[in-house]
Amino acid sequence: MEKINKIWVGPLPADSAYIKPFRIYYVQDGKEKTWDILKVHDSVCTIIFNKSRKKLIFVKQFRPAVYHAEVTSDGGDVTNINLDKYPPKLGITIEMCAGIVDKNKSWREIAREEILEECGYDIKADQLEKVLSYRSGVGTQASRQIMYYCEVTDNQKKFLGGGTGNEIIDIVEYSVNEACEMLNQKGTINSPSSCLLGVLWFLMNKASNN
Ligand SMILES: O=c1ccn([C@@H]2O[C@H](COP(=O)(O)OP(=O)(O)O[C@H]3O[C@H](CO)[C@@H](O)[C@H](O)[C@H]3O)[C@@H](O)[C@H]2O)c(=O)[nH]1
Repeated sequence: MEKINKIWVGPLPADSAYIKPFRIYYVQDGKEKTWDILKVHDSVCTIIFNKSRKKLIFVKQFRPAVYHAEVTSDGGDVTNINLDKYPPKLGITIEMCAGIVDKNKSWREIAREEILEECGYDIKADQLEKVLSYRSGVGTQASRQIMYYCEVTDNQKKFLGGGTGNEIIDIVEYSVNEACEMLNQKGTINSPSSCLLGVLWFLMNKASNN
Protein backbone atom coordinates (compact mmCIF):
# COMPACT_ATOMS: atom_id res chain seq x y z
CA MET A 1 0.00 0.00 0.00
CA GLU A 2 2.79 2.42 0.83
CA LYS A 3 4.81 1.54 -2.28
CA ILE A 4 4.21 5.01 -3.63
CA ASN A 5 7.29 6.61 -5.13
CA LYS A 6 5.97 9.67 -6.91
CA ILE A 7 3.26 12.18 -5.96
CA TRP A 8 2.45 15.42 -7.74
CA VAL A 9 -0.39 17.91 -8.08
CA GLY A 10 -2.15 19.27 -11.17
CA PRO A 11 -5.24 21.33 -12.05
CA LEU A 12 -8.68 19.67 -11.85
CA PRO A 13 -9.90 18.60 -15.32
CA ALA A 14 -13.33 20.10 -16.14
CA ASP A 15 -14.74 16.61 -16.81
CA SER A 16 -13.82 15.06 -13.41
CA ALA A 17 -16.16 12.14 -12.69
CA TYR A 18 -15.92 12.80 -8.96
CA ILE A 19 -15.96 16.55 -8.28
CA LYS A 20 -17.69 19.49 -9.96
CA PRO A 21 -16.86 22.98 -8.61
CA PHE A 22 -19.46 25.77 -8.82
CA ARG A 23 -20.13 29.27 -7.51
CA ILE A 24 -23.64 29.78 -6.17
CA TYR A 25 -25.19 33.27 -5.94
CA TYR A 26 -27.98 34.37 -3.59
CA VAL A 27 -29.51 37.43 -1.99
CA GLN A 28 -29.78 37.34 1.82
CA ASP A 29 -31.11 40.25 3.83
CA GLY A 30 -30.93 42.41 0.71
CA LYS A 31 -27.27 41.65 0.09
CA GLU A 32 -25.93 39.63 -2.82
CA LYS A 33 -23.62 36.89 -1.67
CA THR A 34 -21.67 34.06 -3.27
CA TRP A 35 -20.52 30.67 -2.08
CA ASP A 36 -18.06 28.31 -3.75
CA ILE A 37 -19.25 24.74 -3.66
CA LEU A 38 -18.39 21.26 -4.88
CA LYS A 39 -20.86 18.72 -6.21
CA VAL A 40 -19.67 15.31 -5.10
CA HIS A 41 -21.34 11.90 -4.95
CA ASP A 42 -23.50 10.86 -2.03
CA SER A 43 -22.25 7.79 -0.20
CA VAL A 44 -22.96 4.86 2.10
CA CYS A 45 -20.87 3.46 4.94
CA THR A 46 -21.31 0.49 7.28
CA ILE A 47 -20.25 -0.26 10.83
CA ILE A 48 -19.36 -3.96 10.53
CA PHE A 49 -19.14 -6.18 13.61
CA ASN A 50 -17.83 -9.72 13.25
CA LYS A 51 -19.72 -11.68 15.93
CA SER A 52 -17.56 -14.80 15.53
CA ARG A 53 -14.44 -12.97 16.62
CA LYS A 54 -16.01 -9.98 18.39
CA LYS A 55 -14.18 -7.52 16.19
CA LEU A 56 -15.15 -4.33 14.41
CA ILE A 57 -14.05 -4.39 10.78
CA PHE A 58 -12.42 -1.31 9.25
CA VAL A 59 -10.63 -0.56 6.01
CA LYS A 60 -7.19 0.99 5.70
CA GLN A 61 -6.12 2.85 2.56
CA PHE A 62 -3.97 5.64 1.13
CA ARG A 63 -6.07 8.80 0.77
CA PRO A 64 -4.48 11.41 -1.50
CA ALA A 65 -6.56 14.24 0.04
CA VAL A 66 -5.35 13.35 3.54
CA TYR A 67 -1.75 13.18 2.33
CA HIS A 68 -2.12 16.57 0.61
CA ALA A 69 -3.62 18.08 3.78
CA GLU A 70 -0.77 16.69 5.91
CA VAL A 71 1.88 18.19 3.62
CA THR A 72 0.24 21.60 3.19
CA SER A 73 -0.62 22.04 6.85
CA ASP A 74 3.08 21.55 7.58
CA GLY A 75 3.93 24.25 5.02
CA GLY A 76 5.30 21.64 2.57
CA ASP A 77 5.66 22.39 -1.14
CA VAL A 78 3.13 20.26 -3.04
CA THR A 79 4.59 21.23 -6.41
CA ASN A 80 7.75 19.35 -5.52
CA ILE A 81 7.00 16.87 -2.75
CA ASN A 82 9.92 15.49 -0.79
CA LEU A 83 8.86 11.90 -0.03
CA ASP A 84 11.63 11.47 2.53
CA LYS A 85 10.27 14.39 4.56
CA TYR A 86 6.63 13.51 3.83
CA PRO A 87 6.35 9.69 3.56
CA PRO A 88 3.16 8.28 1.94
CA LYS A 89 2.13 6.71 5.26
CA LEU A 90 0.98 10.22 6.30
CA GLY A 91 -2.00 9.66 3.97
CA ILE A 92 -3.11 6.28 5.35
CA THR A 93 -6.52 6.26 7.02
CA ILE A 94 -8.71 3.89 9.00
CA GLU A 95 -12.36 4.10 7.90
CA MET A 96 -15.60 2.20 7.85
CA CYS A 97 -16.31 0.23 4.70
CA ALA A 98 -17.85 2.86 2.40
CA GLY A 99 -18.71 3.64 -1.18
CA ILE A 100 -20.03 6.35 -3.43
CA VAL A 101 -23.58 6.23 -4.80
CA ASP A 102 -22.65 6.42 -8.47
CA LYS A 103 -24.80 3.66 -9.93
CA ASN A 104 -28.49 3.05 -10.46
CA LYS A 105 -28.87 0.69 -7.49
CA SER A 106 -30.43 1.08 -4.08
CA TRP A 107 -28.22 2.54 -1.34
CA ARG A 108 -28.52 -0.73 0.57
CA GLU A 109 -27.40 -2.72 -2.44
CA ILE A 110 -24.38 -0.42 -2.88
CA ALA A 111 -23.48 -0.90 0.80
CA ARG A 112 -23.87 -4.70 0.39
CA GLU A 113 -21.55 -4.71 -2.65
CA GLU A 114 -18.93 -2.58 -0.88
CA ILE A 115 -18.93 -4.99 2.09
CA LEU A 116 -18.23 -7.85 -0.32
CA GLU A 117 -15.65 -6.03 -2.44
CA GLU A 118 -13.75 -4.26 0.33
CA CYS A 119 -14.12 -6.69 3.25
CA GLY A 120 -15.04 -10.02 1.61
CA TYR A 121 -18.28 -10.64 3.56
CA ASP A 122 -21.27 -11.87 1.55
CA ILE A 123 -24.29 -10.47 3.37
CA LYS A 124 -27.97 -10.03 2.51
CA ALA A 125 -29.05 -6.40 2.01
CA ASP A 126 -31.80 -6.86 4.64
CA GLN A 127 -29.10 -7.59 7.25
CA LEU A 128 -28.24 -3.88 7.11
CA GLU A 129 -29.71 -1.84 9.94
CA LYS A 130 -30.05 1.85 9.08
CA VAL A 131 -28.28 3.97 11.68
CA LEU A 132 -28.28 7.58 10.43
CA SER A 133 -28.52 9.74 7.34
CA TYR A 134 -26.56 13.03 7.48
CA ARG A 135 -24.58 15.55 5.46
CA SER A 136 -20.81 15.87 5.27
CA GLY A 137 -18.81 19.02 4.55
CA VAL A 138 -21.76 21.41 4.86
CA GLY A 139 -19.49 24.35 3.98
CA THR A 140 -18.33 22.88 0.70
CA GLN A 141 -20.32 19.93 -0.61
CA ALA A 142 -23.17 18.87 1.71
CA SER A 143 -23.17 15.34 0.28
CA ARG A 144 -25.54 12.89 1.94
CA GLN A 145 -24.25 9.74 3.60
CA ILE A 146 -26.32 6.89 4.98
CA MET A 147 -24.68 4.86 7.74
CA TYR A 148 -25.68 1.23 8.30
CA TYR A 149 -24.82 -1.36 10.93
CA CYS A 150 -24.22 -4.99 10.03
CA GLU A 151 -23.31 -8.03 12.09
CA VAL A 152 -21.35 -10.67 10.17
CA THR A 153 -19.88 -14.09 10.96
CA ASP A 154 -16.73 -15.85 9.78
CA ASN A 155 -18.98 -18.12 7.66
CA GLN A 156 -19.99 -15.12 5.58
CA LYS A 157 -16.38 -14.32 4.72
CA LYS A 158 -16.05 -15.45 1.10
CA PHE A 159 -13.07 -13.44 -0.14
CA LEU A 160 -10.07 -11.66 1.31
CA GLY A 161 -11.58 -8.31 0.33
CA GLY A 162 -9.29 -5.45 -0.61
CA GLY A 163 -11.43 -3.62 -3.17
CA THR A 164 -11.89 -3.85 -6.94
CA GLY A 165 -10.01 -2.45 -9.93
CA ASN A 166 -7.28 -0.06 -8.87
CA GLU A 167 -8.29 0.01 -5.21
CA ILE A 168 -5.65 -1.09 -2.68
CA ILE A 169 -7.37 -1.66 0.65
CA ASP A 170 -6.34 -3.57 3.79
CA ILE A 171 -8.77 -4.89 6.38
CA VAL A 172 -8.20 -3.91 10.00
CA GLU A 173 -10.00 -5.63 12.89
CA TYR A 174 -10.37 -3.89 16.25
CA SER A 175 -11.66 -5.32 19.50
CA VAL A 176 -14.20 -3.16 21.33
CA ASN A 177 -11.38 -1.93 23.61
CA GLU A 178 -9.21 -1.05 20.66
CA ALA A 179 -12.13 0.86 19.13
CA CYS A 180 -12.45 2.84 22.38
CA GLU A 181 -8.73 3.67 22.22
CA MET A 182 -9.28 4.99 18.72
CA LEU A 183 -11.53 7.70 20.17
CA ASN A 184 -9.08 8.61 22.91
CA GLN A 185 -6.14 9.58 20.71
CA LYS A 186 -4.87 13.07 21.42
CA GLY A 187 -3.39 13.97 18.02
CA THR A 188 -5.31 14.38 14.76
CA ILE A 189 -6.99 11.09 13.95
CA ASN A 190 -6.68 10.19 10.27
CA SER A 191 -10.25 8.90 10.12
CA PRO A 192 -13.35 10.63 8.81
CA SER A 193 -15.64 12.02 11.50
CA SER A 194 -18.34 9.63 10.23
CA CYS A 195 -16.13 6.70 11.24
CA LEU A 196 -15.67 8.10 14.74
CA LEU A 197 -19.44 8.70 14.94
CA GLY A 198 -20.02 5.09 13.86
CA VAL A 199 -17.71 3.78 16.58
CA LEU A 200 -19.45 5.95 19.19
CA TRP A 201 -22.87 4.73 18.00
CA PHE A 202 -21.68 1.13 18.29
CA LEU A 203 -20.33 1.71 21.80
CA MET A 204 -23.59 3.35 22.88
CA ASN A 205 -26.01 0.94 21.24
CA LYS A 206 -24.43 -2.44 20.57
CA ALA A 207 -21.24 -3.03 22.54
CA SER A 208 -22.97 -4.10 25.77
CA ASN A 209 -24.95 -6.84 23.92
CA ASN A 210 -21.81 -8.21 22.37
O1 LIG B 1 -10.67 11.33 -7.74
C1 LIG B 1 -11.02 10.15 -7.59
C2 LIG B 1 -11.99 9.76 -6.66
C3 LIG B 1 -12.35 8.44 -6.57
N1 LIG B 1 -11.76 7.53 -7.37
C4 LIG B 1 -12.18 6.13 -7.33
O2 LIG B 1 -13.55 6.11 -7.04
C5 LIG B 1 -13.88 5.05 -6.21
C6 LIG B 1 -14.51 5.57 -4.95
O3 LIG B 1 -14.42 4.64 -3.95
P1 LIG B 1 -15.60 4.23 -3.02
O4 LIG B 1 -15.14 3.05 -2.25
O5 LIG B 1 -16.88 4.15 -3.79
O6 LIG B 1 -15.76 5.50 -2.04
P2 LIG B 1 -14.69 6.03 -1.03
O7 LIG B 1 -13.55 6.68 -1.76
O8 LIG B 1 -14.32 4.92 -0.09
O9 LIG B 1 -15.38 7.20 -0.20
C7 LIG B 1 -16.48 6.99 0.66
O10 LIG B 1 -16.10 6.80 2.01
C8 LIG B 1 -15.64 7.92 2.76
C9 LIG B 1 -15.67 7.55 4.24
O11 LIG B 1 -14.78 6.60 4.56
C10 LIG B 1 -16.52 9.13 2.65
O12 LIG B 1 -15.85 10.23 3.24
C11 LIG B 1 -16.83 9.42 1.20
O13 LIG B 1 -17.77 10.49 1.15
C12 LIG B 1 -17.41 8.18 0.54
O14 LIG B 1 -17.68 8.43 -0.84
C13 LIG B 1 -12.60 4.28 -5.96
O15 LIG B 1 -12.52 3.25 -6.88
C14 LIG B 1 -11.54 5.31 -6.23
O16 LIG B 1 -10.35 4.75 -6.62
C15 LIG B 1 -10.80 7.88 -8.24
O17 LIG B 1 -10.26 7.04 -8.95
N2 LIG B 1 -10.44 9.19 -8.34
